[in-house]
Amino acid sequence: MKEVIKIEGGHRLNGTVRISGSKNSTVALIPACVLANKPVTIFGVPNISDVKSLMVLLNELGVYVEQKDNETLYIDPSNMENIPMISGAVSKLRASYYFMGALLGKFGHVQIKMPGGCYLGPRPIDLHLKGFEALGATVDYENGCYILHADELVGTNIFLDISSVGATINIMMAAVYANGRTTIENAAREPEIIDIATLLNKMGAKIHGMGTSTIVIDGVSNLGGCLHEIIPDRIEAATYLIMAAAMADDMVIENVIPQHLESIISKLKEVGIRMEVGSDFIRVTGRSNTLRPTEIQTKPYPGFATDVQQPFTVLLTQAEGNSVVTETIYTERFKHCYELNKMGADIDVRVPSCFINGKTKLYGTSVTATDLRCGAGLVVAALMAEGVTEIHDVYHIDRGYDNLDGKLKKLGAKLWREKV
Ligand SMILES: CC(=O)N[C@H]1[C@@H](OP(=O)(O)OP(=O)(O)OC[C@H]2O[C@@H](n3ccc(=O)[nH]c3=O)[C@H](O)[C@@H]2O)O[C@H](CO)[C@@H](O)[C@@H]1O
Ligand SMILES: C=C(OP(=O)(O)O)C(=O)O
Repeated sequence: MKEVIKIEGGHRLNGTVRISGSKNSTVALIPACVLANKPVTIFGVPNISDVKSLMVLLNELGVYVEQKDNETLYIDPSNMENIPMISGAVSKLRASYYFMGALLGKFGHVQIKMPGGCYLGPRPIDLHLKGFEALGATVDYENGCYILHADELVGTNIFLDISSVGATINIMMAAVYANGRTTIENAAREPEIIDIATLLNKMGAKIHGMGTSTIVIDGVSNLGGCLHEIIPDRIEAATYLIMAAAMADDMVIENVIPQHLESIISKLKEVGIRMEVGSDFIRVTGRSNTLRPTEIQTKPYPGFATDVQQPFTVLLTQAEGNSVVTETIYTERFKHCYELNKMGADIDVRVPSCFINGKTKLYGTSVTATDLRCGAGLVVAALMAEGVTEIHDVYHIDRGYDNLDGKLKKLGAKLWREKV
């Protein structure tokens, strides 16, 4: 049975919220663990459905997984089997594609279905596949499955046409056991990439340059176990910052790395949000009387993250004047705008931009989370709206927000779930 979230808008938010471990790190760290030949323990694992789907996939591969406590996963891949990954769990999330790099790196062979994840327009994986081919793998596609094979992977120079997060991580994972040196040029620089490379290095890999656009991987012959703490989720943190900007008098967002949020903090200040940035927390203390409109262009890190675009658009419906948001990563990532217009917003979508005519009052109605961050944006809108908003397809939101309901209730929001 499906669930809806119902939110009664208008309640002020105050207090402290603790940010969980990064979804986009976790979903790559878990597949990366299978490269080890000994147990790995990861701390700060968020309680989200993407992690549950990955645990199903690990079990199917014969990897021993134990949930030590709410946030700790013990993963022992010592006795795993390289079976075809064709179950339904593969298509529940985007990140199942990280098993391509991990299994190709470890066994020289992988058979896997197409990944799932949010539909944000076409999301090709050509750069991942070109990278695997450059390392010496053959790529075939049969009956809806990719079949990658290599008798030997050999280090080489790979230039990514686009600095893709997924391709950078996947190629890094395939290359850790390759013979010789692999260099990835125009690599993505997202903090999650540093997190994955850090885990791999703790396991015994030799990776340098992560966090820059040139990553160098010197192949090794064995990877052991390790302990690893996941970085805080900068997208979850940004979502709560936007909620605070919308509805808080005094709210503290703790367990954050403020450097990861610079583009967001700077935009929030520009539109008039008052905040104090600490070493591992950000405190929002209200806003100027009038919220200012702005222009945003999404960009790869350290630019303004596409994953924050949708919730930020919602805030801009409350700015006095016209804002323009341009998507340079996923040009079709605007489905939230049509849902927001049902709530009273005035947004004109002309791909690759949306034009937000503010300020408009928002009213509770029935809307649909068409994807994860659309869902997050609708939650922000519902918190501000007059009356009750009913958000459908909340499974998208549950892919990426740990204990959203509990965290919001603690801050003073009024929300509940109902079966439909
Ligand atoms: C699980 C995860 O970490 N997901 C994140 C990851 O997705 P993901 O890793 O899928 O995103 P990429 O960085 O790969 O995509 C960036 C751009 O490159 C294009 N592209 C990508 C690969 C490829 O082979 N060919 C190609 O053309 C994509 O269509 C997109 O336009 O980074 C995105 C961009 O920050 C985020 O929105 C997602 O939340
Ligand atoms: C697009 C996202 O996730 P995924 O790549 O897992 O679909 C996201 O986290 O906003």
